[in-house]
Amino acid sequence: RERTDGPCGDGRQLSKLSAFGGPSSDSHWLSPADRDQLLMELRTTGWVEVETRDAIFKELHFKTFNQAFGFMSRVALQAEKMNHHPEWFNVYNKVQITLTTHDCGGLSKRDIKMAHFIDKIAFSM
Ligand SMILES: C[C@H](O)[C@H](O)[C@H]1CNC2=NC(N)=NC(=O)C2=N1
Repeated sequence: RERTDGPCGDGRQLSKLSAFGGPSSDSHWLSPADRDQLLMELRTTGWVEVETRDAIFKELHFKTFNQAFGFMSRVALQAEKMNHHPEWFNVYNKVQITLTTHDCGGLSKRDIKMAHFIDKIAFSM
């Protein structure tokens, strides 16, 4: 997967930024080490890596449709706040979520942040 310029980061950009004490926090780019660590942690809460693309997936089950839709409403507000939107499918009390960063052509820090938020909300319901 080719890294693109801009917030998703690339080798050149990071080496430039590292002159100023490491990649900027704005960059969405996930270093391989961070990526492995964070994915390992997300697996413990039910996230899995998608085989066919650089994305993570989780299926959540709620007691009722109301609860599922209430969860989706809260995540939707966060998606707008972050300008980072899930790919999701809902049928009754089930919500299937896929996270990836289209602008980066794969996983970025935003996907990790959104996955953490999703887990926090789901566990609080
Ligand atoms: C134009 C708009 O800012 C972009 O399309 C944003 C919107 N939400 C997004 N969501 C996700 N998952 N990936 C993106 O690259 C993305 N980009």
